[in-house]
Amino acid sequence: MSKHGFDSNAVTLTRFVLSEQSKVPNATGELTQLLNSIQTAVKVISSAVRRAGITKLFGIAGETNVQGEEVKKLDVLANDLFINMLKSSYTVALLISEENETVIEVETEQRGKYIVAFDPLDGSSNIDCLVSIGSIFAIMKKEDNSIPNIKDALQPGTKVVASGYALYGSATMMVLALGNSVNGFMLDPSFGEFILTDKDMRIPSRGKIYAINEGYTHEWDAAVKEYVDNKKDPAKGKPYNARYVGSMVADVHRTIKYGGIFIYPATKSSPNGKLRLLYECIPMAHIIETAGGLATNGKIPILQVQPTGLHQRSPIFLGSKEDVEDVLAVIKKHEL
Ligand SMILES: O=P(O)(O)OC[C@H]1O[C@](O)(COP(=O)(O)O)[C@@H](O)[C@@H]1O
Ligand SMILES: [Mg+2]
Ligand SMILES: [Mg+2]
Repeated sequence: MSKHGFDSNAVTLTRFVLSEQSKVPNATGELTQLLNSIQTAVKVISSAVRRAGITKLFGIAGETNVQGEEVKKLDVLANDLFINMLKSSYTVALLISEENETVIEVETEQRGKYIVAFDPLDGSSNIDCLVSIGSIFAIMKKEDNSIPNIKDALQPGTKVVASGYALYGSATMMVLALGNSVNGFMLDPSFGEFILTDKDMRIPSRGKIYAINEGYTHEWDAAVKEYVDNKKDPAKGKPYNARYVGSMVADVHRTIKYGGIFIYPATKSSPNGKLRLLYECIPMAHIIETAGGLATNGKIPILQVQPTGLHQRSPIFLGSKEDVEDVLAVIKKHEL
């Protein structure tokens, strides 16, 4: 550690990705370049999130400030950054964003072999009260050299090459599932570098926390009701703690660190739940399973669901292996 507080031997995210690349014979470096472009987008988004309230003094986001300049809403800014950084990395053929109705095709001259699905800003309802928000992404490969089309975007989670999220919380952290491990990197605000702080993250096999929006209890099916009731009933064991941020990234990050379960179930008014398969459920399921947990839609693993639409929704139950197995057992019992 130098007297400036920076350890020049620290494993930065860039170094980590390069060392992973060196383990793959004949790797072209395309994935490294792609991940570097996401890293840059995340650094800029993080800085915009930290300054959003101040920028707002000069004009409400989404409107025009006193200088007559347009102040972009954070989710629009984050989306533009993801798209621009990814396109100019020369590594992607197709992009799927929560903010764009159709797939974004990359022009031939800039095209590469990867496909990225992303939620540029997750938990946007939490922006104005300064509660944690995030970004989520999953990376897949284009299987052939044909002109990219929607079929390339509709790949199941078993095809994911790498996935990750950025959490803009009390600190900014990037969590990356690559190969067989999940690693967490904290942004050092003094030097603008992501430093490996959470090596080989493993989710506890059981936790003591359940996370679900209980405002919709009246809309749940009998199995979800029974499972959540069990978690609160001292007669069924030590009751779990309830925690719910309302930003998937924050709820999933806590679940990985402390264990437990995160649920966004089907409800009467939303029979497929709320969360989006391609850029919320699949990347989070890939990260959770790589860290030793489970993610299911209540019937089959999320990673095995064949997507049929870009913005399709899915119910999700994810977290510690034993907690997810418990909820699956209750669901099964109700099906009999
Ligand atoms: O308010 P609800 O219905 O509990 O929904 C919360 C969920 O909605 C989301 O905010 C949706 O994400 P966006 O902000 O990207 O639309 C998730 O992050 C979160 O898990
Ligand atoms: Mg979201
Ligand atoms: Mg979003």
